Amino acid sequence: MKAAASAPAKVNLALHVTGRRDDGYHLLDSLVVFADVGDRVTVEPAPDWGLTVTGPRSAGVPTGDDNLVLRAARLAGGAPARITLDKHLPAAGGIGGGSSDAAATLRALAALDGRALPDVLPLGADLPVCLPAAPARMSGIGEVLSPVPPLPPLHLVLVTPDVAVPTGPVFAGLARRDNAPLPRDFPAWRDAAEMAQWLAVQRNDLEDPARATAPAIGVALARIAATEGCLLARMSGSGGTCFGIFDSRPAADAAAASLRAAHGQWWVAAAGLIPPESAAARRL
Ligand SMILES: C[C@](O)(CO)[C@H](O)COP(=O)(O)OP(=O)(O)OC[C@H]1O[C@@H](n2ccc(N)nc2=O)[C@H](O)[C@@H]1O
Ligand SMILES: Nc1ncnc2c1ncn2[C@@H]1O[C@H](COP(=O)(O)OP(=O)(O)OP(=O)(O)O)[C@@H](O)[C@H]1O
Repeated sequence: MKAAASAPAKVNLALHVTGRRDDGYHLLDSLVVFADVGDRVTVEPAPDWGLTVTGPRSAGVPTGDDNLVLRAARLAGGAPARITLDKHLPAAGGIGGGSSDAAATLRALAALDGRALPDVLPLGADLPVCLPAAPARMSGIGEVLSPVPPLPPLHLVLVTPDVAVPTGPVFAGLARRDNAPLPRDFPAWRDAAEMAQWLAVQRNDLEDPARATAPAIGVALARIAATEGCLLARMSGSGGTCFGIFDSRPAADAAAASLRAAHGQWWVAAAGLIPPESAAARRL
């Protein structure tokens, strides 16, 4: 018997850094959504834990105990399993690859034999939001999740320029750590254009330090913004993945095709959002 779960790309539509705790971790206020592109995790019972990494983005991804998939599985406990991770998302890209994989592993193991999903695991600030993989307002250092109004249909183009951007140094490069939070109440956005307008006055506070370490991010943002129909271009997480918002799938597909043609070395994907209520969609 096998069970599988998808590990969708996490996208920080806005990410405000509002403070820093005594232990050095930063306080965040972020609007997080999940795109319908991602990795896939399959589990099957086995005498010992094991991991195989496959797929177009498997190069360089750890295959041993330092992979978050194995760390999450061991910490969750229960009978061992053979895990296959099919990697489609670029690692160290700001779209939560490792955290989303870890969360998908826990969902797949729960589907396999009914073991409980752990509430807290010391595996990174992005893991809590990746467990439900539903749109959320994320605060604290990532552990406080609150619901957001229903989202309008959004079409994204995700672009990772050919750079790996480690998260710690980007936080360390912040010029200010006491920035304003997101507005207290979120409106009920009626369509993609209205949402893009609202997001345009929010920020990703990590963009400046990320651009300083990886200038390709600035190039990607400019190229995305220049595509036809792009309503807004921003960076996700600590980068380097950037995204454009479009109001139709054909517009997103056309922008993705033109970016791919001009920048063969970039990872480019057109995507929608996964339906928030659809746990089943995450197992497809
Ligand atoms: C930037 C985000 O992607 C936004 O969703 C996440 O906050 C990062 O989450 P993550 O990749 O799971 O990050 P972690 O593995 O927990 O932390 C990596 C490093 O980033 C810094 N870090 C991370 C999260 C946070 N709230 N404050 C921080 O200062 C710390 O230096 C930490 O050592
Ligand atoms: N399953 C995994 N997939 C990708 N990288 C992993 C995985 N497990 C561990 N890693 C390690 O974690 C590092 C960060 O990868 P990850 O994709 O989680 O970063 P990220 O997308 O920047 O995360 P975030 O959006 O949470 O900041 C990689 O350089 C890699 O060595």
